[in-house]
Amino acid sequence: MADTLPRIVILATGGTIAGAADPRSQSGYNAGEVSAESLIASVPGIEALARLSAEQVASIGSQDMNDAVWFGLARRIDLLARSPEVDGIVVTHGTDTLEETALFLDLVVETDKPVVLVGAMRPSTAISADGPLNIHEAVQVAGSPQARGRGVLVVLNDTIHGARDVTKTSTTSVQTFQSPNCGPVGLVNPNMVAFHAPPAARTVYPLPALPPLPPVDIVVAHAGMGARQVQDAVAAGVKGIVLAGVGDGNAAKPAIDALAAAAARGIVVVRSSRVGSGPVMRNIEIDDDTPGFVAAGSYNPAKARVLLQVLLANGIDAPAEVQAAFVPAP
Ligand SMILES: NC(=O)C[C@H](N)C(=O)O
Repeated sequence: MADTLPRIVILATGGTIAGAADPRSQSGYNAGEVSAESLIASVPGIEALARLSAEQVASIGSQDMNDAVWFGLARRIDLLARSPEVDGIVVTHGTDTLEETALFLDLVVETDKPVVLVGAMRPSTAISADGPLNIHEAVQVAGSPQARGRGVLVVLNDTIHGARDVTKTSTTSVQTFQSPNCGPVGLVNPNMVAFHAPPAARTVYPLPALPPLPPVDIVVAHAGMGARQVQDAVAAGVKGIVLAGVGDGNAAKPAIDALAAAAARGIVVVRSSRVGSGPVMRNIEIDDDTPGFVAAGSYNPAKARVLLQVLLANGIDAPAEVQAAFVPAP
């Protein structure tokens, strides 16, 4: 029996899923304190699902996730995925930036083998910790032949999401991960894995030789916005600016004028939205053609930043080319 089980490697990075608190208290905890081995040991019955091995890649809250850890993870996953001894990979991760790591890995790791990111909203010592079930379900998905060829997936709370669409929507709820523009790609519970969406088309870019990725700032629009945030980003030497715009990727005239001036200097400007769902398309409320802006499509600001960084790192900086990567021609 054990010989027929999928061989899954768990790469642990920290986060609340590995958080621990004083057992007498249910509030306040330290992220990333529990080792990968202890995480696995906390999941009853997991040995019946897969042959598991674990590696501790980092022990950080995902608010501290950074390019160095991303590059290390991408290289390790690439190597593991090439091994005939490995059928799937699970990455345990904090939830705060999980969607960014998922997209980064989806953009740079070329493999048909399942790569599944998983987190938890409650630390391992909480009443009704959600980590053990989420790990169980992530291992089920990583070991499922149906999960092959789907890029990087995210599993939490019985749902399977695609890396490009998933986002954290609640600060505290266990059902925080949603794909607001298309819904989850599948469902999982301890007895089944089921996908209802076809695999998404994806483009994989070469992983640059070394971190860091090119600097890209996110500028958040609001009522009464001026030009200062954009001017500060330009003065800091960014190569790209993502506007987390109001509504359909909009902003007050002084900010739009400053973004046009930035674009004229060769800084790539991508318009996304702070709204949380719905696409931002070209030339609706804003004239994108004249200043050479890029519309983010359905990439939220945090994800638009990651995609733009990966494009810039690969020398893709002409607005038309960047636009085609954000919203591929139908
Ligand atoms: N639920 C969590 O994992 C939150 C934590 N701050 C993290 O992202 O690491």
